Amino acid sequence: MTTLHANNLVKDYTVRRTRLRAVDDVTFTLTPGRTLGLVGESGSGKSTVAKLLTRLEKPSGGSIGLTDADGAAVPDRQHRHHVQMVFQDPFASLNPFHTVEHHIARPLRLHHRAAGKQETREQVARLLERVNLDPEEFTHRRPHELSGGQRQRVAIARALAPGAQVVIADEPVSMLDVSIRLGVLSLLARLQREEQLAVLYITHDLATARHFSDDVIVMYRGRIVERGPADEVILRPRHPYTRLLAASAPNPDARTTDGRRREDPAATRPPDGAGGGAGPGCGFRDRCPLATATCAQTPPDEPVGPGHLVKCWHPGDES
Ligand SMILES: Nc1ncnc2c1ncn2[C@@H]1O[C@H](COP(=O)(O)OP(=O)(O)OP(=O)(O)O)[C@@H](O)[C@H]1O
Repeated sequence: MTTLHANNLVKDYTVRRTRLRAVDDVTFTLTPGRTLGLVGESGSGKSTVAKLLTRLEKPSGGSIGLTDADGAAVPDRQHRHHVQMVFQDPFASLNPFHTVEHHIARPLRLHHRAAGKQETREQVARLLERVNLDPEEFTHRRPHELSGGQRQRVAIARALAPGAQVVIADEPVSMLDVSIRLGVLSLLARLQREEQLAVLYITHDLATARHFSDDVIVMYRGRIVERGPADEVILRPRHPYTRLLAASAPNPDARTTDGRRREDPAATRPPDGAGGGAGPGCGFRDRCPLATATCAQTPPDEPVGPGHLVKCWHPGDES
């Protein structure tokens, strides 16, 4: 069992000599056997957080640490054994030339999880069974012989192959057909429960964030603006931004015909497409109906319920 601690993460990008803060002072913990939902509009910094957690990008500030079941620090070099990612696009994340077996055997070998051909074969079969794919039927298939949902199951098996205890799922079902989304999310939920995985579920979809997460954090322009138990945050949001998101949450079944997610109607991209870099003060104040002069100062984390925090000078009433 591994716990991930993200402490005061910052990520700056420089675009045409202008610094853009994509992630701004983000702190949270991923706990074994629990799912944390990360929601926010396009450009809020969600994928950048995922890239930082999986070491695809280096943070500009802050730290990411892992601890084991006894609370002892896990050495940095073991980070990749413990933290794996399931990407949004199962069509791009699997190599069309390789079989299912190859995709899963590779991380097994790289992370020394299986010795020799026979053991590798057995481990591949076991991993396929864990994601509800019949090894006999699927081991030798190539990606084009799989449906989107089956590809995403293979991607989950591949993520688990190194023995990962922390899974970062970045919009794992948004490109899948509506009819199979629930199956893939339920599989992730079962694995999380049975194997005590710590899961970060990144999504635009508040309905599934609520259903599949224990806790939720809401990001706006690189900052966490609200956090708390999933039901509290989604059903009784207190930050004006979360309220806007919740009020205009699209019907989860309403998708574009190619299965891609629709742009959030509540969300206008921040000026210049900038994710963060809002400077001091509340980043939402230029869109906020409740903004006052005070909002030019950085708001505190205001407790509004058990475990429920809102970064706002004027949190809305409970309703
Ligand atoms: N490699 C990069 N170089 C420059 N800017 C980047 C880079 N990656 C992300 N950004 C910027 O950082 C901000 C946050 O982007 P990010 O992809 O993390 O948002 P997101 O919430 O995941 O959005 P989406 O839901 O559309 O994937 C955006 O303004 C984006 O343009």
